[in-house]
Amino acid sequence: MDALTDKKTLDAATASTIARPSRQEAEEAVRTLLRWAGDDPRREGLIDTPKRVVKAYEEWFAGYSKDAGAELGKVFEDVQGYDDMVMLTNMDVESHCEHHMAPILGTACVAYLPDRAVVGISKIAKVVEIFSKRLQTQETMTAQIADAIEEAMKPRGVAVFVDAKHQCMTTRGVHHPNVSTITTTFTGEFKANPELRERFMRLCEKNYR
Ligand SMILES: Nc1nc2c(ncn2[C@@H]2O[C@H](COP(=O)(O)OP(=O)(O)OP(=O)(O)O)[C@@H](O)[C@H]2O)c(=O)[nH]1
Ligand SMILES: [Zn+2]
Repeated sequence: MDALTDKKTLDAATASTIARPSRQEAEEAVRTLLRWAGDDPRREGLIDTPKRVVKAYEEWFAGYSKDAGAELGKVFEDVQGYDDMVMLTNMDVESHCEHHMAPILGTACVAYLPDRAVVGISKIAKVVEIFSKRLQTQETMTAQIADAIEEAMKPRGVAVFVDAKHQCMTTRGVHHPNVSTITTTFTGEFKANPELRERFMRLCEKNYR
């Protein structure tokens, strides 16, 4: 079982067997962490913090309740035979690492080579968002984005590039404030054709940030 399949199996198992705590329980957990940080959750400035944190979690982890395949379900075939690369550069990635729950902030570029049909371009950005708004490793997120497009659209190839900073590395631990992590996944023609891959990388590097 490869890492991606393993992760998917775990996600499915998690969803069906682990009961979600109540909002009140989640807020209580935040109060515990506030005490662990050394503060007093009863003081005025922190009274509403558990509520705010739980609300923020709903935003940061909204990807668990969304289905990337469903977003990619609607395709357009009337594209006058257009068959070259469709590429979105400079998409923001806002995720959290699964090891420390610290922010991962960066940029993603995604391209695919359509096989007859194309998808609404906003749907590609939504797929990036769905997988980034979860607890992630950068490698898993990159592979999941490619896999979702591959499975839903059966294109001739998919390319995904992510360049991100992990705050677990920049603000704690090894404290390397400038280090970026780059991950890529290539499938189909992108994997087989180095020229195509280089074209993708060139356009990606030229356009991002
Ligand atoms: N491969 C990979 N590693 C990650 C990612 N995000 C964070 N990590 C790393 O996960 C590792 C967790 O290491 P551990 O030794 O279990 O935890 P730790 O003691 O907090 O490690 P340090 O971060 O080195 O202080 C660290 O090396 C992190 O840099 C990611 O997206 N991909
Ligand atoms: Zn981390």
